[in-house]
Amino acid sequence: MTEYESVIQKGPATMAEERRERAVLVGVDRPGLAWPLESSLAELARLADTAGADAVATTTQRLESPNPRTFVGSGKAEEIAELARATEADLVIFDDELTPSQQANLEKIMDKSVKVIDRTALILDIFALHATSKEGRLQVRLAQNQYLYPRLRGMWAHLASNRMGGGVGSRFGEGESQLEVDRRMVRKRITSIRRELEHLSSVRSLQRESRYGSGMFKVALAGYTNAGKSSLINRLTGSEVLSYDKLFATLDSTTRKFELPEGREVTITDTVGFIQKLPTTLVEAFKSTLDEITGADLILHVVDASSPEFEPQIDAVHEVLDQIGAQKIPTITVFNKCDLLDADMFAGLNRRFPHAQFVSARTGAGIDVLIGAIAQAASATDTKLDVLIPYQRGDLVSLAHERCHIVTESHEAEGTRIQMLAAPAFASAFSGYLASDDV
Ligand SMILES: Nc1nc2c(ncn2[C@@H]2O[C@H](COP(=O)(O)OP(=O)(O)OP(=O)(O)O)[C@@H](O)[C@H]2O)c(=O)[nH]1
Ligand SMILES: [Mg+2]
Repeated sequence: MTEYESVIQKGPATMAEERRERAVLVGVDRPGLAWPLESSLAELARLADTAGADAVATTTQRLESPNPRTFVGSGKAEEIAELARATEADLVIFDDELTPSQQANLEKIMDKSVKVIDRTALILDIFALHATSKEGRLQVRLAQNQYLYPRLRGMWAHLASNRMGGGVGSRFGEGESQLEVDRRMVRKRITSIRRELEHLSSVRSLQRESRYGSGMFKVALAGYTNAGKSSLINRLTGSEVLSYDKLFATLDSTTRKFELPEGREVTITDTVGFIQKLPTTLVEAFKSTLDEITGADLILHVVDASSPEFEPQIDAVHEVLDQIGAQKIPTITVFNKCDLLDADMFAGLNRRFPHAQFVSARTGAGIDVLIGAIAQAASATDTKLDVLIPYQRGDLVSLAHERCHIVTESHEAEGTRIQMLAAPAFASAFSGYLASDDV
């Protein structure tokens, strides 16, 4: 196995299991940045921490546009190499995505023991660490291989110069042909992972249909990583989805049934969080997980109200929702962690976002009102029905109880008389038993 082969096989995930690494963070301040540089770097430090590296130094540069060779200016690159040496860093992490050649050029400038990675590689690393399901792991491997593919050449040049002290000899030629072989191999691997994922996703959508029946109202949680999506689904449904104070704690989606107070059941799905500068390879690779959001009838956009960056976070989430084609799905903005706000902040938010919900998954505050809002959304397209269901059609009575909102119910000689509100998908099931058209 070649050196980078082993990186693919083991996944960079081994990072956190071994000793913690030391990282120098690099940020570039450019005109018109949507996100304050300092908080973006603070987030990068949290990402590094989650992946198993401590930020030992941070350095920034103001640039009109990135340098095509080394991203930062060449003098700055030398300075970073010096900083990494002085702080005994193992890696340098750039807050923006580097092109393969920028990454390779930077690695040449750094000492040999220092790795250069970017935000995307770091996020891929965390995903690799946290993926548990077969589908999740395949999705991560797909994104890793797509990320790796254009970088193979840089890695070969790097390996060749390492082994031969920079000299170009016959073995470099071998490396070149080896590069072709490996490119083909990675391409083949990408194709086979894709095929496997397509299979899994079709199996999953079939299961979804048969488990819950089509037409059931589907709620999906979406939001910035660490906003409290998993905590909220736990609070709503009494389940125990893993939630903890790390970024991207959840990668696999979890669907739970949830009974509204009126008796109607809906499904609610927790899924992977978003982040600013979310790598497009990840969005593509996680398509089937994200389908849980695009297939929903209602999105609860969970926002960490206590984050100083909640506004750019909201924008970042909207961007991803647009990217995956979910922008038209009815959405309720849910400000979570309201227990951490003081009275003034709370009042200010309420004024600015009059249509939002304000909750605390931790204390339970506001949850009942939120449930009311979900119920209202679920019944928005309901039609009123008055039916008389013969006693031998117990299945229809169950359907009415589980999927519709019962207004009145009585037992008559010929059957069960129910007045109810039913979603269009279910109304047709009762068409043969209408007692009257008007309730
Ligand atoms: N104070 C407070 N903390 C909360 C609240 N809800 C969640 N948290 C904390 O916020 C952190 C993240 O919560 P999660 O539920 O894991 O967040 P998530 O959105 O599922 O995060 P990812 O799965 O990583 O995207 C955890 O430490 C929770 O305990 C809340 O209402 N109040
Ligand atoms: Mg979660």
